[in-house]
Amino acid sequence: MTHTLTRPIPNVLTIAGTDPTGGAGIQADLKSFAAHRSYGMSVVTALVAQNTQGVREIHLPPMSFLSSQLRAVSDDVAIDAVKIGMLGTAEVVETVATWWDGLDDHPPLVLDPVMVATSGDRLLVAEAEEALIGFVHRADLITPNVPELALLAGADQACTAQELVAQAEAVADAHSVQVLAKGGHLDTGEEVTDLLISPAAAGSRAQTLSFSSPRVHTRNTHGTGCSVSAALAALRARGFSWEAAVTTVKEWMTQALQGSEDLDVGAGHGPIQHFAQLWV
Ligand SMILES: Nc1ncnc2c1ncn2[C@@H]1O[C@H](COP(=O)(O)OP(=O)(O)O)[C@@H](O)[C@H]1O
Ligand SMILES: Cc1ncc(COP(=O)(O)OP(=O)(O)O)c(N)n1
Repeated sequence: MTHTLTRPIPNVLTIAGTDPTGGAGIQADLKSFAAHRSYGMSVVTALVAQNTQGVREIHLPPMSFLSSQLRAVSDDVAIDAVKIGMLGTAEVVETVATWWDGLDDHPPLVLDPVMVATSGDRLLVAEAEEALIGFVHRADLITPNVPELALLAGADQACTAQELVAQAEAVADAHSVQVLAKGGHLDTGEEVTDLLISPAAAGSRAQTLSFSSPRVHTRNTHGTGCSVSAALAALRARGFSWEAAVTTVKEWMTQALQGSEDLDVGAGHGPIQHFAQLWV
């Protein structure tokens, strides 16, 4: 469904977990929304005690309260796009799915299928993987990294761009969804390449679009995936095509990674500088 924006500043909602150090999850999403000229709103799926070094503890709200948060937003505000991040458990997936399915109007939905943090800690319990896979068809765009795509495709992790394309095509076709396969985890030298793949239409393969940017040599990659998916939702709400949105977001991410050196946050994988372009 195409969505016509009637407001000068779109209302964009993130449904995700938290990061008290501000680099990932909801906190990153809200910064990302603001950096892309949109009004950010947030529903918390999980309170996560984490920092730049790892995840310590996860606390889930009662599901009735999660539903109440979701309805509080959709009963009152016209939502122009939604980004979904950490869902955590099958119960959370089902609660969000029930709310989504009950909406009269479905705005563009970007799903970041968050499974494991940069630190290696799990953010989705293993028993919830099937539930998350069952949710995918609701999204317009999904943004898996290499390990997440492998899990969705039921395959080993891709080592080459060709393997990444094959897995992304299989997932796009299986769920009728656009796939942005992020290549940050692939060893592709001085460039990082993401691939945008559409589901095959009428038996023929739609074009695969490739987006390359210079690799930024930094440890500060905490929250890159969260921030990219949120930025894409904001730009889509503003009427960008997926291709234009990915082009814009890749350029922004390069500057946000470069700008991260100006921040001094934590001893592990630090956050990106969401506002690098605005503060120069
Ligand atoms: N070192 C880097 N330099 C430039 N861009 C990067 C770098 N690492 C990741 N990116 C970009 O950041 C986004 C997140 O990528 P990736 O690391 O693959 O996913 P995730 O953060 O979910 O693990 C992608 O758009 C990717 O191209
Ligand atoms: C609450 C929450 N959601 C998502 C993440 C994942 O962030 P990160 O570990 O930095 O990985 P990418 O965003 O780069 O994929 C998180 N840590 N916390």
